Amino acid sequence: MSALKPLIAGNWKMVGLPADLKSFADAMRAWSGGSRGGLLICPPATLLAAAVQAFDGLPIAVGGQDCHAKASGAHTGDIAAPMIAAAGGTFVIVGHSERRADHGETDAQVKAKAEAALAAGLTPIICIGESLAQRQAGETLAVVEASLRGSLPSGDLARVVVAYEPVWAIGTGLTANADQIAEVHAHLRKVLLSIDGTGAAVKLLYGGSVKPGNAAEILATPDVNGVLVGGASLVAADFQAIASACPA
Ligand SMILES: O=C(CO)COP(=O)(O)O
Repeated sequence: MSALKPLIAGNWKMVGLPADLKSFADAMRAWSGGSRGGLLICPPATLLAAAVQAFDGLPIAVGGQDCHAKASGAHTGDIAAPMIAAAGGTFVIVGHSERRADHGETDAQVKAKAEAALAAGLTPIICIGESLAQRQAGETLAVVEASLRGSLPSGDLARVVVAYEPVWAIGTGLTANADQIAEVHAHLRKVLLSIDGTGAAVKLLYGGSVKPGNAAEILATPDVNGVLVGGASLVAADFQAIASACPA
């Protein structure tokens, strides 16, 4: 673990109704434990403002799961970064592999979204990761490096978070092992430092089947500055267990 304060982020994806938010928030309020990391929940957009209210007084930030590259306009169904900020969000995930796969998002579009997020005062969490075929072909480092370079906003990186999420480990129960994570994160850190001195400030999260049972090992892996949790972040007890696993 580096000196960067870890971030424990939950991505609820397209899951969650108001009653789910309420029981999650109640459980977080009743939690007697704590975390050495910062906590973040990215609920569906319909719950964004409600989550800000529900977590009032708790050390839990709220973020969006995507934003448009433009600040406003005729884009039915999309959400702009200033809207997330106005709802009380402070982060936004961009370039998640599910959006890259389902909506054909390119690195250039992800970069534009990250820049829109920064312009709105949000911290973008830029997701990158290789497919199983790319890993098996030995292309992992080249793929994630190219995606990182193509997706990073230009300028100061101090307010950027990057999430390495191997596509084959998302929602599958398969987790990259500590050596695989350490190899990719070390490479990403080297690339970030080569781009700009502010690259040292970029938090590198790991995502992909993070659970209470593997969180401590993942969070203790060199160059891992936090986790981006999908399924397990929907269960307050699991999210708490993962948050508690943050090393000193
Ligand atoms: O995609 C993810 C987080 O953004 C990971 O999802 P799972 O933790 O459900 O594998």
